[in-house]
Amino acid sequence: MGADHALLDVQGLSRAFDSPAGTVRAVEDVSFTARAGQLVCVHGASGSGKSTLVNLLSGLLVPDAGQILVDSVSIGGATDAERSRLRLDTIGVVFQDVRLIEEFTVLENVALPLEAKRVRHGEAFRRAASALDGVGLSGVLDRFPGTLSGGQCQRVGIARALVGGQRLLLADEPTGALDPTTSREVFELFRALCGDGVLVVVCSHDPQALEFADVAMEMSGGRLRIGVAG
Ligand SMILES: Nc1ncnc2c1ncn2[C@@H]1O[C@H](COP(=O)(O)OP(=O)(O)OP(=O)(O)O)[C@@H](O)[C@H]1O
Repeated sequence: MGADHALLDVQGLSRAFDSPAGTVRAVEDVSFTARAGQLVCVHGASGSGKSTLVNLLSGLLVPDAGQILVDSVSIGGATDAERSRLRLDTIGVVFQDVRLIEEFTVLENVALPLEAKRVRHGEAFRRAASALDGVGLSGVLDRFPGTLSGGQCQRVGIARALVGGQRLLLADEPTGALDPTTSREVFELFRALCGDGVLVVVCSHDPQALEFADVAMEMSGGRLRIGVAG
């Protein structure tokens, strides 16, 4: 595959929900492609469909129509087990709420997805330490999540999302609980990850996200408008 090969290829993606007020078209006929090393920002008002888009792209939600190819593999055609495997190997996801296990150390939290892949204990810890080094947290491996700042917790979540060697990182409001300075540091980290060849797709209200994006997309009423950031 050439360098211009789309790591993410989304075509005609739609998902509606039934509600007492009628059908809500949360994501409607969304198409775009993105390459490894890009930072793509999807912004839009509350209720515009950003979280539904992330849930579709990560395979957590099944579309009504359309196709998602991640590195040429169709998520739509995958079984539940195959979609879980894709999240362990190819697609990392982070949310505003990091949900670390409080009883586990930082290192143990990040090693956990590798244990699910049956990677041997020592190797899982070695890779987890390397992932934590990659997000600037090599000094807190033995700490417990309750002793970390919000920004550090989000970094642990990012290390955990990428510890399996995932090349696509989906982030749903990753800085929603952080102050502007800490948010900026998270976006700087996303940029550094892009430099390592990760494709980062950030859905965010945060206007700072646009400063860091290669591609900016605006979501409104489930539809996507694509522009070039900068
Ligand atoms: N499970 C569901 N059942 C019914 N309606 C839903 C469901 N999930 C989302 N919706 C509706 O779909 C629309 C898009 O919601 P979504 O959460 O994707 O938007 P959002 O842009 O992420 O908003 P926010 O920034 O507030 O999280 C909204 O009208 C929402 O109420």
